[in-house]
Order: sequence, then C-alpha cells, then structure tokens
Amino acid sequence: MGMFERATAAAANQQSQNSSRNASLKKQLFPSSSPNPVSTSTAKVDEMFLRASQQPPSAHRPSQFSSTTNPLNSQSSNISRPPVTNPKSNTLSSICSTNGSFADKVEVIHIADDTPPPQNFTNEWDLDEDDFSDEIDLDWEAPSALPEIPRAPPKSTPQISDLPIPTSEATLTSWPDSSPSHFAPPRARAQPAPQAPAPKREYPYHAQQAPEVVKKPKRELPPAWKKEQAITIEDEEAHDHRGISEATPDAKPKATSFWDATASAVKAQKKQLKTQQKGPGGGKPVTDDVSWDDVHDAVDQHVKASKSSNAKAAAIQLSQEQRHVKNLVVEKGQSVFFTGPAGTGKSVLMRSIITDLKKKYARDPEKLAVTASTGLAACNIGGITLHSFSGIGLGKEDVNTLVKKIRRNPKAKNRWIKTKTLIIDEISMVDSDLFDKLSQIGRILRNNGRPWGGIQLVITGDFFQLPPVPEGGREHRFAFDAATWSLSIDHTIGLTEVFRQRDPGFAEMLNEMRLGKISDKTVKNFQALKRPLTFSDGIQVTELFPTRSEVERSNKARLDSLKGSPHTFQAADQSTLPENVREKLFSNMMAPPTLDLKKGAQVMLIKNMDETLVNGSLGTVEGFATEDQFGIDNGLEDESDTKKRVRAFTSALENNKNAVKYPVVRFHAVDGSQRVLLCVPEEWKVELPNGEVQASRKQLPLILAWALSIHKAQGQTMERVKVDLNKIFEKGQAYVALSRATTQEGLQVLNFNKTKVMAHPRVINFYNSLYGADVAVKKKTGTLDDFAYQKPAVAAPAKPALAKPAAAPAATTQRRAPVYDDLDADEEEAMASFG
Ligand SMILES: Nc1ncnc2c1ncn2[C@@H]1O[C@H](COP(=O)(O)OP(=O)(O)OP(=O)(O)O)[C@@H](O)[C@H]1O
Repeated sequence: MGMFERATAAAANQQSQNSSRNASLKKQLFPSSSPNPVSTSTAKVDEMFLRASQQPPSAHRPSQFSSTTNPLNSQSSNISRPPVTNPKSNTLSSICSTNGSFADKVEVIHIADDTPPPQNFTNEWDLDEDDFSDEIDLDWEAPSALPEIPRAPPKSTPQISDLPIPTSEATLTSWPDSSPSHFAPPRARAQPAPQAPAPKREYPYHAQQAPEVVKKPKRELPPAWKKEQAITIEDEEAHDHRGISEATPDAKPKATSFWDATASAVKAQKKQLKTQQKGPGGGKPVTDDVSWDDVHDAVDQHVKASKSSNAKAAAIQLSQEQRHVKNLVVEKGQSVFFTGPAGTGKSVLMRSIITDLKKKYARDPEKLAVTASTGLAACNIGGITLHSFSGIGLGKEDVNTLVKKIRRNPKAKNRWIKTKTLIIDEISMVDSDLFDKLSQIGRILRNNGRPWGGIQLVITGDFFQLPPVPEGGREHRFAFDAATWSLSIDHTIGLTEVFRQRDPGFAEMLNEMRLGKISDKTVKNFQALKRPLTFSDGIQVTELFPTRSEVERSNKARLDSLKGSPHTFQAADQSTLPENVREKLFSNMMAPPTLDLKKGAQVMLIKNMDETLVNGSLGTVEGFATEDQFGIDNGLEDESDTKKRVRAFTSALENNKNAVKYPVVRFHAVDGSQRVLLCVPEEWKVELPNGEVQASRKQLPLILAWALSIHKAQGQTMERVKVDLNKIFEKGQAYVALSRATTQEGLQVLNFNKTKVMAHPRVINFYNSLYGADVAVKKKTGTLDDFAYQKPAVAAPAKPALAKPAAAPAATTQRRAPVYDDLDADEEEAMASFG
C-alpha cells in the first residue's frame, strides 16, 4: 500500500470513528479541532470560551455590535487603530533628484538613482536550475520508501483550554497593514535628544553609500518661523482649525518653542503666519501648483508625524482568542491553521505571531520562513512566495524531480533543512497538489517521516475568499483537499470576533453571504445599497473590479478627464531575477511601475505613515511641490529679523523650482480628520529568510484609487467601496469585495443578485466540518459570549466532537493520492503563483 493510500485510509478510519460526533460538532461555532481524538478536549474548549466570556470586556474589544459607524465622521472601527511602530513613519525624504520639474509640460520622474544595489542584494534565484548545474547531488535518488506518516498519534497534544491564557495586556503588535519594513528594527540613526526638534531624515538607499546624506540639515522650518510663532501664541483655543480636526496632547506645559508646541498651538501659530503672508490675496497659490494653505498644512502634518514618531507607540491588543492562537504557535510549537471571516484579525494575528517568532529565533533567523501563496500577500507580511521558499520553480514536475532540483540549489536545500517554523499566508490560493508535494519534499529532504519533515506549520487564510487559480480549466483543488492536510495540522481554529465591521447587522449580512445562505431580508438590505454615495470631502468611493484591465481603464478615464498634464513618476526597480520572473513579481506589487498623477486625482496610500494615515487611506492630489518647500534650513539661525526670514522662506519657495516636485495629497485620515502630506518615494523589498534582497522597488506610496482590483483589495480595510455584482465571475469575489467595507454607509452595491454570490460547495463542506453552516448563519458573527451562552444547552456527550480532525468529513470521499503527472502547461497560471 502506498504512503498516500495509507494516509487516506488512516483518515478514512478516523473519519468513521468520528462520524458519530458530527452532529454535535455542527452545533458548535468555530471549535478548535485537532487530529488527536482526545475526548476531553471539547469540555476544555467550552470552558475556555466560558472563561473568556466571564471576563470583563477588555478595552480593545470593539463595542461589538452596539453601534453603527459612519464613514463621514469616521467613527469607525479604525479609530482605535494603534499607530504603526514604524521608524520611517515620519520620513518625508526623498532619494530623487530630477531637474526641471517646474517645466509646464508632461513630467516624467524617474525614481531612480545610480546607487548600486545593497551589498546583500542577491542574484540568486531558485527557479533556474541551470544556474546550479554543477551541484553534487545530481545522482542522488529519493528513497523509494519513507517511514509511514504517523496516523494521528495519541499524542499528548495540549488542548487549547490547557494553555494558560496570556494575561498580559501588553501583547503588542504593529498596525496590521504595516509594510514589512515597519517590522524591521529602526536603522541606525541618532536617537533624538529630548529637546531635538525632529527626527533626522532617512535616506533608505543613499544612506548605504553616502552617509553624509543622512547628515543633511534637519527638515525643519526656518528658525524665523519657530521664534515668531512660539512667542505669539497666547491662547490655544483662539484659533481657526480650518476644518481640520486635531488632537491636543494631554496637559502639556505651555509651549516655549515651535517644536514643543501642542498641535493646536502649532496650528494657531501657522494661522497667524499665514495671515501675515497671505496679504490681501490670501490663499492664492505661491507656486504654479501649491497654495500657502497646502504648504502650511503639509508643514503641520510634518510636525505631527515627527511628534508621533517620538511618542510612545500605541498598539493593538490581541483579543483573547487571538492570544490563544499565538500561544499555541509560539509557546507550544504546535502546527496551527487559523481561519475566520474577513475582518476577524487574521492578518493582525499573523503579524504578531511573526514578530514573536522572530524574537524566539533571533539567534538563528533562518529557522523561521515567512511565505504566502502570492507575491502580493508575501509582500504584505514581509515574506516570499511559497514557490520561492521551496525552490521548486513552477513546481509542475513530480516530487522526485523536484527534490533533485532543490538538491542542486544549495540555498533552497538549506532553507528546507534549517526551517523549523513555516508561515503560509493566504492559504486559500494554495493548490492541494502543491501542498502535498511540498509536504512530501519536506519528508525527503529532511529525512523525517512526518508531514513536511516535521516543520511546524502556521497557516492562515479564509477559503471563502479568493480560491487557487484553476489549472487548465479543471476544478479548484483547495489545500484542505490535500491528502496530507489534516495530518500536517495539530489545531484548526476559527476566529470569531469581527473587528472590521462593528455594525452587527452589516456583519451578519456579510456572514450570510460568506456562507452562501442569504436570507430575503439580507437580499433587500444589499439591494438598498445601490444608492449613489457622495461625500462632502470630495473623495469618492473606490470601485472594485475583478480584472486589472477594467481597473486601468476606469482610472485612466478619470485621470484624463482632469485638466492639465500628468506628472509621471517611474519606479526604480532593483533585481537580478530572471526577466520573466522579475516582471511577474514587479507587476504584482502594489506600487505601480509608472504612476501618472494630476491635481485632483484620487489616490490611495499604500503604506502606513502613522496612526491615522495608513495603508488604505484615500486622498486627493492638491498639487505638486518640492521637498524644500516643506523644510528649509537656510542658515538663518542667527538673524533676528523674523519678518525678513519669512520673506526669505517665501523666496526660497519660488527659487526651488529645480527640485523634484512630489504630490501634495489631502488625505481622509482614519480618525475623520483631513491631513495633507507631501508624498515622497518609499521602498518595498522582497527578501529571502536569510535577509537577502531578491527585488526592491522605490515608488511613491500611492496608487490611483477611483478603481482597484479585487485581488489587490484582498486584505485591505476600506471606508468607501463600490461593487457592481454584474461584473463578478468567480467564487469568493463578491464576498472579498463587499467585506472590504467597514460600514454600510460607505458601501455602494449595484445589481445585487443572490446568484452572483457564490460560495464553493466544497468550501462550505469544509467549514461545515468546523461548525454547522446553519448554526453559523443563525449566529452570524459568533462571539465568545455566544459560546458561553450556548454552554448550558450543549449536552455533555456532544463535547468529544470537537476533537475531530478538521478536514476529515469533507475530504474523506474526495481525498486521493496525489497524482504528479505533468500538469497542463499553463505558464501564465503557474507564474501567477508569484503574484
Ligand atoms: N485585536 C484587535 N483589536 C482591534 N482591532 C483589531 C484587532 N484585530 C484586528 N483588528 C482590526 O480589524 C481590521 C481587520 O483586521 P485584519 O485585516 O487583520 O482582518 P483579516 O481577518 O485578515 O481580514 P481579511 O480576511 O479580510 O484579510 C483591521 O482594521 C484591524 O486593525
């Protein structure tokens, strides 16, 4: 009997043992399950939830289902978002320098420099086996038989309820949508002294070659501004907010200098200065593109950003169920698959887990491999694709051929041997064949008969969201269909607490949609959302489309309708990957290779800047300005005539027409305020686990945002969304698209039709093995309180059902030994794995 047949038989056997427990299982909403049929686990899981519910609601929990938020006042779930712990969050610097940007013609900015790639830039690429043709293992053959994969052993797997509930409220994690770079330790730069006016500018690229660039004069206002404004403020309240809300720090002593001033004091100071400078024609642009208002606002935001970066970083506190999962992974070393509806904090949790695992493996970082099914998802968590990690290239060959290929690639082989914990994000887009192949490859390369050669797996994703790209028109084969799926995972855990949508009614509608069981009431509610949305701040809803071409067409048409010539910003890319792979990788990065912008263009921020300007924030381009217009150290420190200095500053604005002009964007921040920011280039990197950079792109952290693809929207939280269901053609698309919205007030749905909302039947079956879909629809968004409330009604004998393996019921009849014959030669599809 072959290995996989044995695995299948084992699962079938287990399934039959557990079948009697199914009925009671289905009464449970999102139990934690384990392949280990330990009968006592259920009670303990229930107790866990009971304990959880008996604890007073913690501060981090949303006022769950208690109020409907309005995108206009932004009292949304995002308000409580903590700031990003981002050493670069206040960086408004640029590495670009292009002359002639004031020319009144089409402007192409090449965000490039002549800096050679960083030293750790690698030219290794695991896909091309020819690159490693002189390897020693050419004649190696995989062993014909490996030890049998152990059947779900009667191991003493700790049950979730056995685990100590982390009591520390100090479970900190960075902002969920943080760029990978935000999790890196800050680059070496001087800690600002207590009285330091502002952090030094950071030049990500130049710093490596030209340290003197870092020593460039600080970005600060001319001293004249500081002095004059500091001494004229008498009353913080007596100022004009110009409609821009701003938090005033608690009980701060009266400011004595500009940089020590409270935010509102700064505002008042600038108002006074503005009044002086505007003169009778106040508000008129002082350059072709940017008005004084823009400049003042941008200075203001720069001050805020500086202050916030120095302030103590706030952080999301993980919920109790999130902490449980993290504990299982980090402390207990268990292989875990955690799933849950959109917005339940899977990404937040995964980032927190990665942070902790990085600490755990600080001495040997290569023990941790962070991967995702697609390049986009990988970029979002600072990892690489699963294909890239494993060194299988397109992965179409059979296992033995792939093993040989990896053995010829020392770095890939090393990764397989060294990795102790493998993170896989967006599992919904991983194909079952790939999962089985990698599991088998791990066994062979690590000479360990356990699935994946004993590597701890930490997997997340939601199978109701975008599925794997179908190959050659055949049916989707999900990772949970893999023969080795349930054997590879100790615990399957469903997160239940929805953070993104705080309106219980809306969360309920989405949950019905997710499960494909939509009540008439929900149909009516969705149909009522067809009304057009208009917002007083002028920022329009972002329309989500299934295809990239629709997105490009829509954005282009809107841009063309604006007056003037576009300012074009070209990305600066670095990579030594083979051209086809590089192209695919770059084409799937969030930051575009070319970005055309005009005054009036609607844009979305694609990096976190601080606590309220985050990945996903929408804004409008107000104009274009040079960096120097926002921070000039013009050597006037010693002069005493402040008015003269102000005039000098004004003149500097006029004279800096040779510097590159970047977009000044007025953003709709997540706290409901409007904030203006000069957007300068940022950098994105794709790195191997050992820190080697495979590819990097420098580009403005902006995309046009009248339209966005559903693929790129996956994982985003958006305040204003428009979806036309007539355009939807794939299962999961409608759910992904609609579940991006935080509120109904910020969602417009055209042509809502029940039949357009397609949940894959096998996905439904799979989740039915975790909880009853009927129960879930009724319970909608389950909470820990729901579990506690249910407890008395659950008969004690039903408890053992929770110990059932996650995928057994759905997979038993469909599970099959993997067939590794040549798949359809669809290069394009396979390459999609890289993005
Ligand atoms: N413990 C928490 N406390 C407060 N807010 C949270 C918490 N966890 C997540 N959030 C917030 O919920 C929103 C959704 O989180 P996240 O993107 O991690 O969800 P997700 O499950 O990954 O969603 P999707 O499946 O749609 O990608 C974010 O705005 C995030 O800040």
